[in-house]
Amino acid sequence: MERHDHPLSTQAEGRVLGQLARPGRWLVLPAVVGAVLALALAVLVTAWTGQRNLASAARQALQVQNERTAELRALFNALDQWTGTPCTPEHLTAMRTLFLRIGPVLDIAYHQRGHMRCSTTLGTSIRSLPPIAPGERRLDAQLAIRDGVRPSFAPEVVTSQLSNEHYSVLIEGAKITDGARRALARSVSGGAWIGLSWADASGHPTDVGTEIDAAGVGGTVTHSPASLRASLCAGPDGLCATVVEPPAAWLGRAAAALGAAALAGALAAALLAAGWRARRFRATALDRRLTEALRERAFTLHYQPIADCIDGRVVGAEALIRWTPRDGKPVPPDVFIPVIEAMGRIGEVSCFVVEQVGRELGGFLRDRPGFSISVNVHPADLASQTFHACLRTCLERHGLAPRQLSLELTERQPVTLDAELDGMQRLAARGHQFYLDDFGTGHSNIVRLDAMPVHRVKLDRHFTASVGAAGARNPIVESTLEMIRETGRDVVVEGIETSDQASYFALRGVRLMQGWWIGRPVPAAQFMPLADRPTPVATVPDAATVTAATERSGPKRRSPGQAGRQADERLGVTSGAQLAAQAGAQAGAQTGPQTGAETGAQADARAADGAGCADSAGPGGAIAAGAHAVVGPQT
Ligand SMILES: Nc1nc2c(ncn2[C@@H]2O[C@H](COP(=O)(O)O[C@H]3[C@@H](O)[C@H](n4cnc5c(=O)[nH]c(N)nc54)O[C@@H]3COP(=O)(O)O)[C@@H](O)[C@H]2O)c(=O)[nH]1
Repeated sequence: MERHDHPLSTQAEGRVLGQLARPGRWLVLPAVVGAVLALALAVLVTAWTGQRNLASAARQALQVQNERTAELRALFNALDQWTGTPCTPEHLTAMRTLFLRIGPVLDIAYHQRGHMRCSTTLGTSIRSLPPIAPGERRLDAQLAIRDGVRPSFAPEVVTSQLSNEHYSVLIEGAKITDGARRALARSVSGGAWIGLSWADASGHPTDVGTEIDAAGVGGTVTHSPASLRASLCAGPDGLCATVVEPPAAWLGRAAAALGAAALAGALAAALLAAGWRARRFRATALDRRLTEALRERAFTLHYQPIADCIDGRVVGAEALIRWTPRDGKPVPPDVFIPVIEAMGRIGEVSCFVVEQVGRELGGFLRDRPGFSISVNVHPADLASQTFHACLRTCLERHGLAPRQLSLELTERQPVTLDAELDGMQRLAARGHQFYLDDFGTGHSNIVRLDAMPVHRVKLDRHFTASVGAAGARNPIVESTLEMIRETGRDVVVEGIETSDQASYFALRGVRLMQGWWIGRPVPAAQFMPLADRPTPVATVPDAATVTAATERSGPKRRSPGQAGRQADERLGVTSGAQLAAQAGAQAGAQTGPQTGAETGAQADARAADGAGCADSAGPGGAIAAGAHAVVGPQT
């Protein structure tokens, strides 16, 4: 494609601008997008942050608690260091020193043969605490824990007791974990609860019934299924931390997240709307410039050759519109055509193109009855009496046959309405031929194709771009070619940029090709002389390869060779053999009957350099005859 140095240079943008030209269409979009974004964001944020916060609080709780038990172990180790006589004033002093060092400890007692002998608070005047009962939870071989102990010196207080063989330590809180829990409560977000407990045999928390909330208040949590909950059991003592966020708490967070997301959504919507307004403004500006261009008929046409790459003759061309506004920067048709379509004025463009083809190439076409120019049309044109009249006028004014003005419909804009199909049938009945453009990119399928009077199918250039080296196979391309042929239509391959691509398709029985390798779109004055010159011909290898390729492509309604010959007949194109014969017969005389301005010398030259395909009626025929020289692309 020619390079257009213009900011509006993509087809997608063209389509967007086209849609923008339909007022109000996009106003709904920002609102819907904003709302959906807000909702999705709120749900995601709530669930994600909820689980994340709970897990992080549980992890923290475990860490604090494990540090606490490690401190208590260290206390027992220090107590076990005493080697003097137990319960002496020195021993009590040593015990009291340690007692004062550790915050949550309420008392340290010394036991002998299961009975308490002295303690830091009671001294040696002991009324014994119950001995360590079997079945108490053991942290390890040395340490055991009892929760819910009421010391004799303060029976109103419920404590936990940790003990080893000789010492017991009373710790504040009904459970050993209470202190840590209370310390941790602050780290849990409002409404959530944190519980610390020992793991059961299966490694799950034994209970989370008594909890401490964020305010440090104890209570019992009702674990509804709607609660968010995270449990973590880890550490040397088999401790578990469970954090629970009741529905009321996480719903509160969800509401907050929804608020934030609504704000973000509103912002996104505002940005989208602002973008829309800016684009709308540009679209309007483009609308205005196009309205002016339409009034002034400020468009031009370029013609891109369609050639028979087996025998190197131009058999037709596609008319392609061009627009260079006053600022001198060309705007590509795939940008401005969608806008014109959205403005509802594509009919004017189609009619302009038809008239312009007549004006520029009327005489040229009259002299070459087999030559055909294809014009891009919109489905709406098919049902338009104005367009029908426009075609009729052009043919009458310039003395052309309907088949010299072919009509290209793109697969991306399917013919859907009865009136359009009906118009298409009438135009076909009159003698116009239809190309289905961009095949393989849009809405057509083979069934739809069969229902339409389409004569030729143009294989989209994306397929062409996917083939390269002559020997390589592309099954998708091959099956698409096969499908088209099954319908009995001829194939024109678009976007041929290299001789390898041309050879690839020639090998698969394709004759008609279009693309830069054959010729770029050029104005009429440049196109006419080029149209009568030989084009590059595809190089094909030996007969065996061709035969194998043909066999691989399987049974068809018609053979590619037949298709090629029939295409020739319809196009009124003579074969290379005929040309050579004509050249001999009419040496020096002007024109063979179908190639108009081609001179005998040219035909001679072609015949001489083997342009071979003198008898190239298809892959099984002339291609098999041997390799052709490849002529470089036209410049
Ligand atoms: N309704 C109308 N649509 C029109 C008209 N004129 C053009 N168009 C459509 O605009 C699209 C872009 O066309 P354009 O920029 O002119 O590009 C054409 C060729 O230049 C390009 N091309 C041709 N050969 C090659 C190639 O080898 N490589 C390559 N990368 N590009 C190449 O392809 C375009 C023609 O394609 P197609 O139409 O699909 O046959 C395009 O969709 C036009 O249809 C108009 O008057 N009316």
